Amino acid sequence: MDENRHAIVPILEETFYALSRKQLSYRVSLTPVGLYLTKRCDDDSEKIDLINIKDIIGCKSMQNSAKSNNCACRPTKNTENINECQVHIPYTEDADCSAYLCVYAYILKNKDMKNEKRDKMTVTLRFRNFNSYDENNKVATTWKLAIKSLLKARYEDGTIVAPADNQYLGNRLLVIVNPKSGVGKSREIFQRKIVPILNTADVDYDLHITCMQNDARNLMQKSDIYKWGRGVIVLGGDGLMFEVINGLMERPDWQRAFEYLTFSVIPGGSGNGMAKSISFETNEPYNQDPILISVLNVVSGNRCPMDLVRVETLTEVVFSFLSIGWGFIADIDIESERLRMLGSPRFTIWSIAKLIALRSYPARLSYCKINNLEIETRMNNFTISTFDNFHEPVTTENEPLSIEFGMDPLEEFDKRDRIESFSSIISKRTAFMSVNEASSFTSIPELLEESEVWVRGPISRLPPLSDPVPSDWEVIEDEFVMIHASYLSHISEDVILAPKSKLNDGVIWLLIIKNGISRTTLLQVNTSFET
Ligand SMILES: Nc1ncnc2c1ncn2[C@@H]1O[C@H](COP(=O)(O)OP(=O)(O)OP(=O)(O)O)[C@@H](O)[C@H]1O
Repeated sequence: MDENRHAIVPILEETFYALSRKQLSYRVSLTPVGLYLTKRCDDDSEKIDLINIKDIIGCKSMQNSAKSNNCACRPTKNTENINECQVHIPYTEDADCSAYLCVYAYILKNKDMKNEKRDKMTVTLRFRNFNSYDENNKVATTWKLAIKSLLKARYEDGTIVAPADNQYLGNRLLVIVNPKSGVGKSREIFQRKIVPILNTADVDYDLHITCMQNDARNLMQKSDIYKWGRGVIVLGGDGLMFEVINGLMERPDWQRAFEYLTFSVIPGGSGNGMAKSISFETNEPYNQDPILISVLNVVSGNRCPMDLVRVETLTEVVFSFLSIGWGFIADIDIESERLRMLGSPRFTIWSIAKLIALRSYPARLSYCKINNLEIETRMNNFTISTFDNFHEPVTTENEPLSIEFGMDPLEEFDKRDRIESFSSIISKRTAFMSVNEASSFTSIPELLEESEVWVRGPISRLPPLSDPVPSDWEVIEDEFVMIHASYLSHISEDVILAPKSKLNDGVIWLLIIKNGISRTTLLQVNTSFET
């Protein structure tokens, strides 16, 4: 039981009856913390469940328009089971004037266990105090609007810096999909797993399917990005996010763009280091369902700042968010491209090949060492950010996770056909145009001329590459098997190089392996990267 429950003044409160178990009543209270379900037990005691507002992704109101033989008490897909019900009230065309409100949440199950995961939970509230649907619907709508404004407050909490010229369009999202990332299933993943969640969460989106290398980069460089107040998500790998970040850095208004936009990644690539690192830091059960966890991060509106690293070579400047590698791991990453169709196993296979033909490279490495991580860095992050999301609900023992008051309208009479054809995806206001290899996005006005491409972004505070490094830096001149600098914990889903790394700590973690390491030791190091 939640001791704080009675201290919170409910926004709305109503008593519902669980038709599946007669005489069982629930007091349902909507509070800023979430939905409290207070069950009155036979012995007059109470059991309280909390569905945290941070676990709720959306709600929909509906009407029963079914002409079915199912019982009003509990619909079944299999009509043969109808006789199991003792109070058989068949629906007729005008029998049910109730209004229904379905509240959708993803609840953390099996907390702190190996099989920790998020499960969908639907609470269906049936409003039928009045004899007319319109009257019942008014009450249901009041609940719906109240829940939605609580959800909206999560991402409109003042941390988005809206441009002064009124271009802010709040809830709109840009989704960039790389159909070639990973094993080439991104389009299918978008259709099957992401669209339903975006729809449930009422997130409007524009969709852009990349048609070639640098397509996302050009899009970010030239588009009117200020219409995507809800942010930019990439469905693909870290390479696609790299294009997004660097395309934005090429804009004259890069600073404002970075203040305005939020970014997110849904793993569709082979490595997926950024997606994994975010979930690792927020303790989300990524491995059970990486795509679900990442989409929930998007719709929940959680945000936190993330470090970018400016990388300068003799010929170019790029901005990096994951890592920069040289030698062993970089070779595996680049050379295993030819095995792309295998997905992430390509890295394992190629690492064996690289171990057999082990190489080393001469280099001079200079770096500025941090002596005290806590004192000299920003070890802040999610403890003070808006990302304290997704708590386990205070579920009472053995309670079913799906609580139903009346029937579940979504299952029975919201039988929209699953959209099989990719060309028929329609978001709230945007129609998706085509699926050929050409980009499907047509409505973005171009801001810059084709020829205007140069790197902007923040300037370096270090001496030029040709100058000596500051005197307090360490310098090593040697033969190296690899040097890898990471700024996120994971460089891929199963390679963790910097467990203590935080998204926003301003720290670069250096992993150095010098020549002379035996193949056996390197093999051990390689296998330990997973843990
Ligand atoms: N339609 C396309 N056809 C060919 N290449 C593309 C296309 N769209 C994007 N690309 C390029 O593919 C590269 C790799 O894409 P992405 O990062 O999405 O997948 P990945 O390499 O499998 O994943 P990871 O980077 O996590 O290993 C990107 O750098 C991008 O330049």
